[in-house]
Amino acid sequence: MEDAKLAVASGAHAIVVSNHGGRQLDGAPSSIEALPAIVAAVGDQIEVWMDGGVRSGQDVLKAWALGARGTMIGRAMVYGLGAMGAMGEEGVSKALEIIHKEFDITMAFCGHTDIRTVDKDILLPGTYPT
Ligand SMILES: Cc1cc2nc3c(=O)[nH]c(=O)nc-3n(C[C@H](O)[C@H](O)[C@H](O)COP(=O)(O)O)c2cc1C
Repeated sequence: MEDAKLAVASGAHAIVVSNHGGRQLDGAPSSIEALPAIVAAVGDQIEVWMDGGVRSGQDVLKAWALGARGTMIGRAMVYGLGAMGAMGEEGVSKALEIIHKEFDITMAFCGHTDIRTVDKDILLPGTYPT
């Protein structure tokens, strides 16, 4: 948490919470586990973004609910790139389209039409650190 506070003090515009795709330390917490404490440490002072394990629109909304104001995607794009006989650019666009659609549907299932009204109340208590 000290690093997050240092980033604020140094004038950073945003922080990205990332475990670099989970490929460095097996025992490190996932980004989504680490996110809430970092959001709490920086408050409203700067935006917090997240990557690592985002595979669907539901994942994007969960991250938002826990305070991430942006999510980034690594492998899901690569899966699109190589899908269905190596679709290339079209596959990447399709992957993004699917995630966007899932996000939209998840918003509706959670009873929200405006992202600004979404918070951790959409999550089952006890399923994520808060
Ligand atoms: C093909 C590929 C290469 C990557 N190379 C690096 C790298 O050199 N250094 C690094 O810190 N993270 C690297 N990453 C991790 C990404 O920056 C990002 O944190 C991660 O992919 C997000 O998690 P996700 O793949 O589960 O979406 C790489 C990811 C992919 C898919």
